[in-house]
Amino acid sequence: MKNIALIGCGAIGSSVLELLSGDTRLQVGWVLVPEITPAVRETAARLAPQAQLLQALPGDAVPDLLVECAGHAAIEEHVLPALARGIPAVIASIGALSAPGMAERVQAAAEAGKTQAQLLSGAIGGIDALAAARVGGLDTVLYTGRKPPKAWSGTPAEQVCDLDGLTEAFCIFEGSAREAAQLYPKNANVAATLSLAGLGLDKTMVRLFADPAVQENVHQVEARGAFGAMELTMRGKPLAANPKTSALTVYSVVRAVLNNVAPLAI
Ligand SMILES: NC(=O)C1=CN([C@@H]2O[C@H](COP(=O)(O)OP(=O)(O)OC[C@H]3O[C@@H](n4cnc5c(N)ncnc54)[C@H](O)[C@@H]3O)[C@@H](O)[C@H]2O)C=CC1
Ligand SMILES: O=C([O-])CC(=O)C(=O)O
Repeated sequence: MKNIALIGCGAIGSSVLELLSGDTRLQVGWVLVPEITPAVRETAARLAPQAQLLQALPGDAVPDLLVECAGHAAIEEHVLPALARGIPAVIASIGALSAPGMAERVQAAAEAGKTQAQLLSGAIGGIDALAAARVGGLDTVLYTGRKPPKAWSGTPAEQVCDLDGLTEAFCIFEGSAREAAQLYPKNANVAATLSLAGLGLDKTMVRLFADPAVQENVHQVEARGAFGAMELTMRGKPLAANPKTSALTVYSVVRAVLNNVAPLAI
């Protein structure tokens, strides 16, 4: 039985616990959160009663897999030390790798621990195709992210428009994936994921829209290169517990965990 450490128990983490509970091939042995709130206690008691609720992984704990679904800060705080200790990790907060030197630090920690960090596809599809296309050479990758105005609350979008008063789509950001991921850490992980799979953080162009006409989180990718061309549109249903996050992100985390315990992985 594989023993999992889950970092973060918010909209994604609690849904992941729900979907994994009852699977006899694994157990969640640790749930790591900055504050052990009554809500976290209740969720863990219901869905992972065996789990220890802690702020950090104890030095003598050796999970088979660390699952990050917490936010950018968790990479520095939990993922780097675990990788360096040889614990493999799957990462949802991929935008964290847009900080100067962070992608290299994740790689170095995994090398030091002789293990691997896996970047999840999260809310976007087509990462397999883009990463394969990169081998032949990519010319352009453009990502357009479109979410309802409320998904942009508490972000720098509030400084460039009146989110509540929008009557049509408003472009809140245009620039590189690196800038997008830094400015919108809870909304532009997809931009970072696409760029790490494809043309890199500085050459992948990003446009972000607050759009009162959409109910879903809409992700569009246009890529061209030696392989030909790719056009992709995802219309992700947002999670009720967090409108910034698409439900597919949860399923992507669960897929990665199950691939770790399945005799046939896909
Ligand atoms: N790759 C992708 O497509 C996507 C990635 N994400 C990433 O997943 C993260 C979590 O998303 P949600 O669950 O919707 O957010 P949420 O705000 O509902 O939950 C975050 C959870 O992580 C905990 N947390 C925060 N900082 C932490 C830290 N330093 N160490 C440990 N735990 C910490 C919080 O206490 C909370 O339990 C986002 O911040 C984003 O970085 C989110 C959506 C899509
Ligand atoms: O869940 C989504 O639709 C995408 C998202 O928040 C991100 O890219 O950070």
